[in-house]
Amino acid sequence: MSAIELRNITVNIGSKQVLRGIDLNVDKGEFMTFLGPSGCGKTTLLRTIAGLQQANGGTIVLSGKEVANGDTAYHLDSAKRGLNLVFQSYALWPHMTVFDNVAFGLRIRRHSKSEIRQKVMAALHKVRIGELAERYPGELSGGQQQRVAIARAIVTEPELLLLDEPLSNLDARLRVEMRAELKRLHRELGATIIYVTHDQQEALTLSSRIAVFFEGKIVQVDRPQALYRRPATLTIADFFGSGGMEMNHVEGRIGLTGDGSLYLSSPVCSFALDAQMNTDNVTTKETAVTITIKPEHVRLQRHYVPGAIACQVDTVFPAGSETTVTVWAGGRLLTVRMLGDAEYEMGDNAYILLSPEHLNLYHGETGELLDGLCPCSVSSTNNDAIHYSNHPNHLLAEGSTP
Ligand SMILES: Nc1ncnc2c1ncn2[C@@H]1O[C@H](COP(=O)(O)OP(=O)(O)OP(=O)(O)O)[C@@H](O)[C@H]1O
Repeated sequence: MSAIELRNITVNIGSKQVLRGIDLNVDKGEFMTFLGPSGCGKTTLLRTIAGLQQANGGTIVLSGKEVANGDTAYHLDSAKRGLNLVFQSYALWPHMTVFDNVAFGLRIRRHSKSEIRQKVMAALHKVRIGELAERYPGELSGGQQQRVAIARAIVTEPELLLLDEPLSNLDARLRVEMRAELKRLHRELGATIIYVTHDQQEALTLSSRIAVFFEGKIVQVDRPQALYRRPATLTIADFFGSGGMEMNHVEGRIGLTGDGSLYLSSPVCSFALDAQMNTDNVTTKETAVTITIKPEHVRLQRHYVPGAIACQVDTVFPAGSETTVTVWAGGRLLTVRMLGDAEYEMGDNAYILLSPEHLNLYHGETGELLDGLCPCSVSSTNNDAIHYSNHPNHLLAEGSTP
């Protein structure tokens, strides 16, 4: 049974449709992250699951029980949904000690005094602040306050924990520390966690799966590595690349040679495509594509080897543990990232190697991943050719291309 089933959820706020038909299943015990740019509806969906926001359409089922139905205007009270929330602002009561802040939910549920003591101290130890029980929130650092907020959320042992950007008020060092803590907590608690963030690093580190949001819709749901390697659209790829410097784009065209074999040409290099395919439904029209490759998957080297592409170094950005280098290749500026120092200077002639398994091709008009093309090996016969073994016939099927 799924922990959460969302079917066609729509939410309007004022005249704006903030969520536009959300479908999602979250398995029991998953760490599911809602990731996307600011304003795309992540928090609204979290609040809708929590029961703090009413859905205008669709249904929410938690552990097999319907808790909201926008079509019949059914809405189960938030307190009866068996979940707890942690917000970005810690929302602690300043006049209560840490112990009392955490004990609050248990007192409302009328647990015995000894049970409350035992559960509160266990929760505080889980987030490693047992020694701070008698302090007031004003006497704690931001990181410690956030730990109190998490202890308060887990003390009632909810099946579902909803976390809305819980680390965004912490400094960089604390954030990394708290990420590790959250990962450990998730393992120990076994609860289902929904986590909202716009920080891709956080999402990739923590999640068992990530739901990517854009403009009120979920556009891809996948495991972190799969999402990172094969974003379903160019927009998602760019979001993961976080900015123009990060993700290399090269425009290209897929077409057919005179003998019916497929090729992909681009200003940087030409890719040969496997022609062992059924060409009956292939149009001879060319298809515009965008090739993406992440900077860490471009190798820069001094010497030519088969498959290498000549380039000239533009700028070197040393950053301690890694160095970013921009190079000109085929009239395009590409970004390369390498570990450690780079012994290059502006104007140096060099070569880049594009690791074929890390190239992704996107349809030039729709921006969708052409996932029938999985590059597999660099040709040894043609210096600039990369062969693809999978059959991309659906790419050029009649009617599917401009
Ligand atoms: N109470 C409200 N009144 C008016 N508009 C709202 C309200 N709450 C949310 N919105 C709008 O709904 C959209 C989605 O907001 P939401 O907070 O869900 O986005 P988000 O993805 O969580 O963004 P962020 O990462 O910035 O928190 C935004 O355009 C926002 O302006």
